[in-house]
Parts: sequence; structure tokens; C-alpha cells
Amino acid sequence: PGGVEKLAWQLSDFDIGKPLGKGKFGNVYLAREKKSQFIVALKVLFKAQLQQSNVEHQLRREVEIQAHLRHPNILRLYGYFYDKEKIYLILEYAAKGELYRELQKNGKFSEKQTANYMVQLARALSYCHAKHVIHRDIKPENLLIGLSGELKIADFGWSVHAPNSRRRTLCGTLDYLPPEMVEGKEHDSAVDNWSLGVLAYEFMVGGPPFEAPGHQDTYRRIVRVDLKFPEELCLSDGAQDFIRQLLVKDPQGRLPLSKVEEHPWILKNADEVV
Ligand SMILES: COc1ccc(C(=O)Nc2ccccc2)cc1NC(=O)CCSCc1cnc2[nH]ccc2c1
Repeated sequence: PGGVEKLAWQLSDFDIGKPLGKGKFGNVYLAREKKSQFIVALKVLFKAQLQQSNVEHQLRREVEIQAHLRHPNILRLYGYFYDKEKIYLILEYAAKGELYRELQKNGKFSEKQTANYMVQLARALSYCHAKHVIHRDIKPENLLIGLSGELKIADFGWSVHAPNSRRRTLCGTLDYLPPEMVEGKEHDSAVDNWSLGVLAYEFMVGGPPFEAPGHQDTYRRIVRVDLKFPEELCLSDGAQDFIRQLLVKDPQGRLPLSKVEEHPWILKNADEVV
């Protein structure tokens, strides 16, 4: 009967389409829920692999966190179901795909495009911080683009409740991590403010600010906040000031997310506040 909350989803409720991506724990497929014809992304995770990597608790926490997040710039997790060997995540489908492909294709974004993305990210992160969720992994690979070109923070493999000092296994790139995290210190939501600055730099310059040949070199550049703007790029003073206000060693000294939309460079370059 209509209106009765669906008890549990199952695979036969969906038509499976093309693969959207291959992840560490499983693959993602375009899918359509048969009754409603609603398009989703179905992420298939293998229980065995999750157990081997001992990340079931992380997935459980993430599903718990995601269930309460509803924001236009945060990719939705609509639900999940499982069978004997797999867990299926029913995710929002971002029709315009992965942001880093855009970045690779164009090399870099304009100051206007970047300012608009900064506003959207600041709103999504403010929303998360209000719910005491810090993302800690804001990088181009974790950003998707929705049908109307809006940004969606898409991967919550590392979101935790703030404050947190759990040492993050530095397997991924250090490029987006703030000094306090690379130094393994206690960190709070200000880590996301730092990442916003790294992203703004990467969007307008085409590569992350502290890129270096090796881990150690990147580490040193981050803890020294060794920030340089390529002369030939003629990045506007406003853009440089915006980035400098976020890439501050002292977490408390970083531009608060609530002040991002008031920054002169944002006011000048972002489209009217919707
Ligand atoms: C809210 O989102 C997520 C929530 C949880 C997880 C996850 O896997 N958690 C996990 C897994 C194992 C251990 C611990 C935690 C992943 C995502 N998000 C994505 O994976 C984004 C790309 S898949 C979707 C999607 C959409 N729209 C697209 N358009 C083009 C490609 C594409 C791809």
C-alpha cells in the first residue's frame, strides 16, 4: 500500500546500468529504482574486503553520520541494504560527474568559478560543523558536480565527530592536510578551513600549494606554510588574500567559514547569493 515506509531495499528493486567508478572496496554503478524510475548510484562493497581492512565500524559510523546530513552540496546517502557477501549503498547520482576531471580538462578554474565553488563548499562545511562533523578529506577526488553545476562533497570515508585526534594513517596524499594533522596533533573542525584554502589554490593555480617530490618535502612545506604564488599566473590580490587567510598555521587564526561569503574577493567574484 502506498505511504507505508519501505522495510528494506533489495537488489531486484533496481535496474543496474553502466559502471560509474571502481573503488577500493567495490564498484559503483548507475542504477534506476524500478517503481519510481528514480536514478541513483549504487555502490557495492564486499563484506570480506571490509572485514580484512577492518573498516566495518567506519562504514557503520559513516552511514550513521550520513543519515542525518541533508544539504544540496553534500552527496546524499539514501539508504543501504545487504546480502550474504555484499553491502549496497544507495547514493545520490551527480549527473555532471567528477570535479577533478573538469580540473584536469581545463587545467584550472577561473576566479569566478572558484569563488562560486568556495561559497558552496563553505556552506556545506558550515552545515557539517554545526552537526559536529568534520570531513578531513576535502580534495578534488572527493567532489562531484550535480545537474545544475553545483558542487557535492561526495566521499565521507574519513568524516568523524569533532574534536578528534585519531591518527590518520597517512596513506593518501598529504597535500590537503593542515600542519596539526601532519604533526599528528589534536585537531578540530578548523582542518576543513585549511583544506578550503588548499582547494582554492589548486582550483586557480592548477596544482596544490605544497606539492613536492617526496612525502618529507611536502611535510616540511606544510608545517612551514611555504606558500608561493607563481608570478606568471597574476592571481588577483583578492584571491591571494583569500587563500592566505585560510592557510594559517594556527587553526584558530583561519578565516571562519561564516566569514567566507563576506570576503571582498568572494563578494566581487561569486554570483549573487542565491
Ligand atoms: C555519501 O557518499 C558516500 C558515502 C559512503 C561512501 C563509502 O564508500 N564509505 C565507506 C566504504 C567503505 C568503508 C568505509 C566507508 C562513499 C560515498 N561516496 C562515494 O563513493 C562517491 C562516489 S560514488 C557515487 C557517485 C555519484 N555520482 C556520480 N557521478 C559520476 C560518478 C559518480 C559517483
